[in-house]
This record gives sequence, structure tokens and C-alpha cells, in this order.
Amino acid sequence: MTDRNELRVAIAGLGSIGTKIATALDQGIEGLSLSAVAVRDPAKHQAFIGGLRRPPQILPLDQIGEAADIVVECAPSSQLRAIVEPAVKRGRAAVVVSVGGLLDNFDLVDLARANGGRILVPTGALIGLDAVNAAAVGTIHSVKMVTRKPIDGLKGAPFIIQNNIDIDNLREPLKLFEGSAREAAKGFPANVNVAVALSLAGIGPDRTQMQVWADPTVARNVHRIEVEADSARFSMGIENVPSENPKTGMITALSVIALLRKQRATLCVGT
Ligand SMILES: NC(=O)C1=CN([C@@H]2O[C@H](COP(=O)(O)OP(=O)(O)OC[C@H]3O[C@@H](n4cnc5c(N)ncnc54)[C@H](O)[C@@H]3O)[C@@H](O)[C@H]2O)C=CC1
Ligand SMILES: O=C([O-])CC(=O)C(=O)O
Repeated sequence: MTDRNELRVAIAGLGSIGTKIATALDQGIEGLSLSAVAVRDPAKHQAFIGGLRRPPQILPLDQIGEAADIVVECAPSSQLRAIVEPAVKRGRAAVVVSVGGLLDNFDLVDLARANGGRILVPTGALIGLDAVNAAAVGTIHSVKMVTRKPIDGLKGAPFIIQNNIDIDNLREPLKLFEGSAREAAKGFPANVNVAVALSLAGIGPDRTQMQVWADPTVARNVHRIEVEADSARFSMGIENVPSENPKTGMITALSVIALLRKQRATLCVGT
């Protein structure tokens, strides 16, 4: 039975990130319950869903907002609009992990505002968005980010295909891209969600500068960030262990779980 005071959470997409969030909710997060999931192929997920202590309903993407107070988007960015639009139209909160996809769908923020909905972007595979948020209350002069990924974490990126770049036989690091976070998100939609989250926390996708490197010498997704602001200068770095999806760091699902825990926690630490 669902406690009437519990916030109902629905998850769209049960891949690397979504299954971990579903498991955490099923095991118990204070004040929250898993009410529904949307999947592309229900048969594929039957065993996982059936194995949960309180199996959620399986609903079509556009209906999960009906069954939830918070919808967590964990699908490819091509599905972002189909998941977030119906949820925020109903005044629900949408947690967005495919944050790169938000840039081409930014009207969803206005839609959420008009209907009492919210869009929550977790720190995800990154670090330090609390400090960037705080610095942005003052004046940030520049934000620079350098991302290095193993070859497997970059395969199939549109920028690499369109420019016919052979990364399979690299022996040393190769700088693939230098430009704004907005352009990086177009070229590497499954690789630089982190840069878009950073840009939205700080000075926006056009002023946030980014480099992407294919690096056969690293086994982790490595991000280094330099921020220059009137209140502080700071450097941050994170080396993410890839999950079963080599493009996605393991910490991403944990970041969403941490965000969900804060929704009803009595003690909240960090902004
Ligand atoms: N914000 C961040 O820091 C990060 C964001 N990401 C992004 O998070 C998203 C999810 O990543 P992963 O879980 O690793 O991907 P994944 O590929 O492991 O899982 C995606 C799931 O969505 C499902 N799916 C596809 N179309 C669907 C549809 N129409 N309806 C329902 N489900 C559908 C797929 O079947 C798959 O199970 C990706 O867009 C990825 O780029 C990944 C890492 C970090
Ligand atoms: O931001 C992304 O798309 C994924 C990423 O870089 C990571 O997992 O380190």
C-alpha cells in the first residue's frame, strides 16, 4: 500500500541509470515510493520489474506524469520532450538527466513555470555545481571544462562520424573538439550532458568553454573544470568509473538518488 503522504516517483527508461534509481526507491528512500515506469520493451524488463518488492505500474511515456509527483527522465535525449512535456503540463516535477537535450527544448522551462511544474537537473556525473550556483549569484568571468574519455565512451558520437575521425587506432590523446558547451552538446549528445549542466548552473551554454579529448590512456571519464569569479577561483576534477554503459559514469545514478533523498529528508546538506 502506498502512504498517501509519500511522493510518488516514476522513471522513464530502465537502462544503466534508471534501473539503479528504481532499485534504490524500491529498497526505500524516506518519503518516496516508486509508482510507475515507462520502458520501450516491457518484455525485456519483466524480470527486473517483477523482482522488485513493490512492482510499479508500466505506463506509456506520456502517462507517467499522471501516476507520479516526480518523473525521472533516464532515456535517450531524443525522448526528453515526450517525457517532460506531459509531466510539467500537469504541474509535476521532472528530473532530467539527458540535460543536453534541454537546450533544444528550453520552452519546457516556460511550460513548467506556466503550469506550476519544475525541472530539476542533478549534478549527475559532475562535481561542484553547488559552488558554481553560488558563484553565479555574484559574477562569474569564465568557466572552462576539459573532458577526456576512453575510446569506448565516445564511439558513435555525431561529431566523430560527421568529421570522419578514426578514434579506434589512437595511441595518444587527440583533441576532438573545442568550443561552446552548446556546440559540444550537438556533437556529443550522449557524452557531454555534464557540460550543459555546468553551463546552466553558471554562465550559460554559449559562454561555457569546452574541450573534448579521445584518450586511449585513460580508463575513466575525466572532467576538469576551472571557474574564475569575483567571489572565488576554483578548480574541480572528477574521474568517473564507467557503468555498464561506457558513456555513463556510475556516479550519475547515485547523484539522482541523492537528489531524490533530499526531497523529503529532514537534514539536507549542500545546495
Ligand atoms: N546528466 C549526466 O550527468 C549524465 C546524463 N547521461 C544521460 O542519461 C541518459 C540515460 O543514460 P543511460 O541510463 O546510461 O542510458 P541507457 O542507454 O543505459 O538507458 C536508456 C534506456 O532508455 C530506454 N528507452 C529508449 N527509448 C525509450 C522510450 N521511448 N521509452 C522508454 N524507454 C526508452 C532504453 O531502452 C534504455 O533502457 C542518456 O541520455 C545519457 O546521455 C549519462 C551520463 C551522465
Ligand atoms: O555527461 C555525460 O554524458 C557522461 C559523462 O561525461 C560521464 O559519465 O562522466
